[in-house]
Amino acid sequence: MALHSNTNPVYVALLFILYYVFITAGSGLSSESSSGLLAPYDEHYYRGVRAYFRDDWERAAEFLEKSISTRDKLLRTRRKCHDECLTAGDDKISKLGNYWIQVRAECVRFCMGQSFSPAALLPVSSDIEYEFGTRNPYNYLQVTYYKLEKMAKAASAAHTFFVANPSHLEMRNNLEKYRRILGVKEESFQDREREQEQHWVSSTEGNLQSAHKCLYLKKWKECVNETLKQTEECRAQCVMVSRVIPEEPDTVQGLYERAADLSLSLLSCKQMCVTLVSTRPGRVSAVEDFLPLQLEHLHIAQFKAGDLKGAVETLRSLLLFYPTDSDSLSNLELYTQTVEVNTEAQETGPMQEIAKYISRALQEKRLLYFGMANLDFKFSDPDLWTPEDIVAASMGDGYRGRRSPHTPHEKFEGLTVLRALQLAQDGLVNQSDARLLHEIGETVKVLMDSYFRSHSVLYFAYTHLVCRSAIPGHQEGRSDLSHPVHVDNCILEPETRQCWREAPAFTHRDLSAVLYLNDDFEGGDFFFADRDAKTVTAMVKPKCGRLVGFTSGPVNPHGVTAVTAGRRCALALWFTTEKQIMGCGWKKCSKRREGEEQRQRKSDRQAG
Ligand SMILES: O=C(O)CCC(=O)C(=O)O
Ligand SMILES: [Fe+2]
Repeated sequence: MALHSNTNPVYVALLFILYYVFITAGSGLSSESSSGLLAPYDEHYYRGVRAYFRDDWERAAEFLEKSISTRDKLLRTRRKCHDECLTAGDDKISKLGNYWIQVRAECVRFCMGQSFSPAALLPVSSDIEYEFGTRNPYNYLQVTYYKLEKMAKAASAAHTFFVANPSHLEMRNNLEKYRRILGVKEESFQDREREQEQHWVSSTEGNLQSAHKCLYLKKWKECVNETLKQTEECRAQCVMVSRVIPEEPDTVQGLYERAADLSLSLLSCKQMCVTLVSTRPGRVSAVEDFLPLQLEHLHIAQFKAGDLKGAVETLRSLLLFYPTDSDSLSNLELYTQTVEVNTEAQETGPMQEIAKYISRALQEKRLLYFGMANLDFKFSDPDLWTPEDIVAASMGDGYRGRRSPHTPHEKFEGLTVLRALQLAQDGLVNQSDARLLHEIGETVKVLMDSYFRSHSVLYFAYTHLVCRSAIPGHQEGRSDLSHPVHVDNCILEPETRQCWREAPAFTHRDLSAVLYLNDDFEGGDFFFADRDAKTVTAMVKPKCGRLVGFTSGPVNPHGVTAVTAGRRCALALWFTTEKQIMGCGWKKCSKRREGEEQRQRKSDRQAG
């Protein structure tokens, strides 16, 4: 309806008035029930429409709103009664065939009768159903509120109507007017029926978010859940709807016939729900294969995000619809195989053991904090880790054990988080383990940031998982260290007690952290030392979940004693406040930092 027209010839509405006059005259219905029970919502609607055509805007608004809220209450009460009566008639199932259905209907009717008048429990006409289905009450309401100069309410009603009638040009123009000419705020354009169409919203967003895997996954899950919820809601409404008025009231039906009638109408009502839920508001035809389509999207999203178990589950649901679909069947085979390969790798490979350590560390999160409170953090301010190590760790498969770069008596295995994520992408490492590694890193970063209160933003400089294993038969008379005393961001020269901030040291590192993942090995203690690299100042015994954090500079020389038996695994992390370090390689960045490093060297010499 146009905003300024005075004649609003809507034929449906006229029909209502005639019908209303007929009905109220014939049945003596009254909207004000003396018993406090709610009147039929269609009755409010007729009154509202009648007031509308009399230009009685106050009353039109009052009754139209009442019709909407009473219908809403009716739907909610039906749902509540449906739930309350779920077990009613159970005892009759085996004895009397379909009789239970009547018992249940009686229960619902009684429950509904507590809030609604008997007339309100009668089914409404298909015209009224159509009116509310197309959201026409909001069309009346927007004009009504406009006339009452309640522009925000008018805008909301207009928008609600427009959502279900997107090709309604007149309403599009009205909305423009509300926006531009009448200056109504954006928040006012609210869809008052949004709750009913959540699955549509999710479905559209699911499409839009395909670029972002996690969100993508979340949205399709939401979307499927919402569709199932809406279908259930719709079916719950069937209990009373199924109680049709007999076409031939004189027919005296037997118990079984009545039960059979009820059960058939209940079933056909429930079956209609699939179509109703797949029909976009305001559209006539349903989207074909609505739920199967969502399941299709969901299993692909789950597969891409590494949730193979979820993908298999979803695909099995999809196969319930099309059990012989060849694409789904071959996808299922692929997913199941991948799950098996992953499980095998998990059961036999070293990754599985490491994953075990990590999840223990995470489960025992308490210990992480406990470790912190227990002086495992040392304040103050080096890695003699050569660039080749980094390259080897990040270029290799991460788990090809080789000799330690520090000692011939130990085997060394390393994996960067980035590499783990890449391997997971290729299906060589369990996705959830790789993600866990990444998540732990994030947790440690938060802890470090809050503990050291860095004034500038902290970035990851490098993170890797390192396992050092004693090589059996090579341990006799060992006097070397698993990791010699070093400083993480400069080259320590114990003889002169100098620390050179120059290549190949990682001069950009500001904070260091080591998260221990196990303690079932011998040796391998972490220790802080003096700049002479001899005098030990503090010792830390690795323990699953214990975190040691310290500033990466020359005040914190440290090392690791020899691992003489077993395998010692830890996640080492370095953080930087230099943003530009992110995304540029060692060579590129070293040039950029040269000037600053020379200055730093000079000042270190002076300090030394
Ligand atoms: O594993 C440890 O305890 C320390 C390792 C370390 O200091 C390093 O990698 O720079
Ligand atoms: Fe170190």
